[in-house]
Amino acid sequence: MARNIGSHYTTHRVLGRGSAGTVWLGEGPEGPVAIKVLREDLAADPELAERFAHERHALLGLEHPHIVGVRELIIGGPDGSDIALVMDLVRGPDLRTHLDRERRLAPHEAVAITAGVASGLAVAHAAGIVHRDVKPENILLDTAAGGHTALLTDFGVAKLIDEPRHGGKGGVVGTPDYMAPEIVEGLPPRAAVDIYALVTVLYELLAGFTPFGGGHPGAVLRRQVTEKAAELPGIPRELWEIIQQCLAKAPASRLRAVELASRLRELLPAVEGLPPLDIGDPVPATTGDAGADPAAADADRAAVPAGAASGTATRAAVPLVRGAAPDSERATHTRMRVPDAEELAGGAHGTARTIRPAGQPRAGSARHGAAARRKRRLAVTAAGLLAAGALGGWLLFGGGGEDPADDGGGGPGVEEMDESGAP
Ligand SMILES: Nc1ncnc2c1ncn2[C@@H]1O[C@H](COP(=O)(O)OP(=O)(O)OP(=O)(O)O)[C@@H](O)[C@H]1O
Repeated sequence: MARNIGSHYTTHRVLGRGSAGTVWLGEGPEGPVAIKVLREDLAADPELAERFAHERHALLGLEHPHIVGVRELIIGGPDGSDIALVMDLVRGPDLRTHLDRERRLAPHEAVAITAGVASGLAVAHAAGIVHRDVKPENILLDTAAGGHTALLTDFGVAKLIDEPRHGGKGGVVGTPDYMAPEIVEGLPPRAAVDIYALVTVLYELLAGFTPFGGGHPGAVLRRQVTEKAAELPGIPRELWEIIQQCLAKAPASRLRAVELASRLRELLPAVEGLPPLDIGDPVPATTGDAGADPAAADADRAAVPAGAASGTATRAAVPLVRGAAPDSERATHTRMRVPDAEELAGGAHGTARTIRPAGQPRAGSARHGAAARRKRRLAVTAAGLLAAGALGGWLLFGGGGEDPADDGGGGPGVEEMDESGAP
């Protein structure tokens, strides 16, 4: 049933649902739009409404061909409890859906998508805004003009919803597969976290799996800090060098968004016409617990490439948003408990993976159901991550240290939730 949002917009039908609310196809004075209406329980929170109002300028200010434009922020509504973002309507699937369909993308397409998103990030970073949740679900593909224009969406929304209340510093929220090591270590997320996440997406587009995914989220986080991405067989050298540089553990070693965009664009002619990489699915390494000991992991790396999602591992998917169950039809939201000692050490699920040679039969599907892949957000209490540090000695989370919200950007992003909000 059509519903009025603000005085100018009407919703018609649901386009999709996320953890924070529902996205509707709507109509406004300038034609069709997408309207993200926040969940009622969130919109009813006066503090949240205030934060959205405060960030109005940042939310509406980003304009770029590779960023989904937010045209209006509506706070109020007929019953006084709507928070809605009116966005440009993107006609096409999100990148997760596209990748699910294609399994792996040809290098040219993967590089072009990443270069586009990097150029959008460059503008956001120049404006002091860090996205902090770059992942395929937040990249929409506009197919209107026949091609695939990639647009980054959800700037700022997540951070506004999850900002710590009451000064709490209980844990981190994010999507483990794309989470930069410095976030795991409790450092304030700066622009380099977006580069790390975006290049993780690039790796995933080429490989069909992320470099450090698979198993329990605690194990994924540990790999982000300690392991090196496995080189993808057959990948053009220059492309691999860019990926390696942007997956550097030290944020300062990564390219900046503007550099990444131009390096990738320069590479486009060289990868034109190349087929998708001919690699098999990743399988768990027989070493099992190789990652539990950094020295052992180092030794193993020579023979067994680390990273990649296992065929049998499940990826925990945790809602970003505190409070009630997510407003989502997708069976993708799994609440996460704090990883126990063994999981954090990578034991129960193993850690290092190897990439199965093409053509070799696989034990299980490395392609998890769309539901399992869609949402891989993590909310871990500080206590849990500190336990990880104590256990492994190398996963340190400074939950009570610097304020991650102070990212120097002053703009939207994603992060901390207080303990009362931890799932
Ligand atoms: N501007 C848009 N134009 C067209 N469709 C959109 C637009 N924004 C979102 N959608 C659709 O709505 C779906 C839900 O979007 P939403 O941002 O709420 O969720 P999400 O990003 O998948 O999840 P979460 O917010 O929990 O990370 C998307 O998967 C997409 O299909």
